[in-house]
Amino acid sequence: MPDPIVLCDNLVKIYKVADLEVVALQGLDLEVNPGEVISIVGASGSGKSTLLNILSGLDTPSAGSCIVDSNDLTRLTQAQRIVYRRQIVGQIWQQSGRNLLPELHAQANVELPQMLSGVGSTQRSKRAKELLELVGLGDKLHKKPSQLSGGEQQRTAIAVALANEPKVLLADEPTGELDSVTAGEIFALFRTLNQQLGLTIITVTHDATIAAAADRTIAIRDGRTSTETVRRETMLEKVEAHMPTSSAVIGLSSRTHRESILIDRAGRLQLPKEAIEKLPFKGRAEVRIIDDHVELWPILES
Ligand SMILES: Nc1ncnc2c1ncn2[C@@H]1O[C@H](COP(=O)(O)OP(=O)(O)OP(=O)(O)O)[C@@H](O)[C@H]1O
Repeated sequence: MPDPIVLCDNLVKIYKVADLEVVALQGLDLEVNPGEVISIVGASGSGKSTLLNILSGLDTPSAGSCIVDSNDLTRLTQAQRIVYRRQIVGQIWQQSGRNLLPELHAQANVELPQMLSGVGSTQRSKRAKELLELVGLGDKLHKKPSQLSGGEQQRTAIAVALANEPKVLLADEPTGELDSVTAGEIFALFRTLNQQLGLTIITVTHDATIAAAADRTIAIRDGRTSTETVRRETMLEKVEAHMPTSSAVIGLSSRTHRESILIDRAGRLQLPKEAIEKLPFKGRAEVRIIDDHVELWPILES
């Protein structure tokens, strides 16, 4: 297995609002390998955006560790954080207004992050044109965001996010404002970029179709990783090789679609809601360790 490009261990994020503390992440573990396409799902308020904001370097963890491409996000200085945000990660948001400057045309939008990184004008113009070609907008270089459709704006946003050749693309609901056909096209573009550039992609989504198109879907519940669904043969083989120590199989619907729950480094696990609803007991359970697996049993009254 390659070294993970993202490794979060027992990640905690607490927001302080006046006298209140909001625990947005409470001991989240996450491991992403280079070149994976990951979707993150979960109910509103479960901590998805908080996780993405930490991975993007916008926010800092309150406790735990989070390492992205050898950058320890708990220890970056302000100057290192700026370089990290410019060069290691690219980010796109649901609202195109947050991705693009309205007064600049598409090419200028893609040139801007390169300019901030000190890339010379000839090189940045060449790269901007290449990127816009790659995302299918080679004929819209001089259109301003208001002259582009929603899907074209998100394509431009992807080109902007890739301007400084990041290792990881982070997308928060990138298709949330698009119709389902356009959303599918954007995800197909993610897949092309993943294959052509070897880009690692982590996207938060509420769209089940988009989530299911990723190699792996990670569900977050109450600020912790709860279940993951792995698709694709090659990914499954890697996960299976890793499985005895990292996860327990709870369901197998087909060879290329396996759902597992995650056991964190402290040994905690979250059972999926459906499993809890089906359990004939609540609160306490007996744990039986049997050769290569663990069983949960009701505690019988003697
Ligand atoms: N800047 C902040 N200040 C205070 N609380 C915050 C802040 N950002 C997030 N939270 C709280 O942290 C928790 C997790 O929020 P987060 O936005 O990460 O959830 P989410 O899963 O992305 O939700 P949604 O799907 O609705 O976007 C919520 O209770 C939210 O209110």
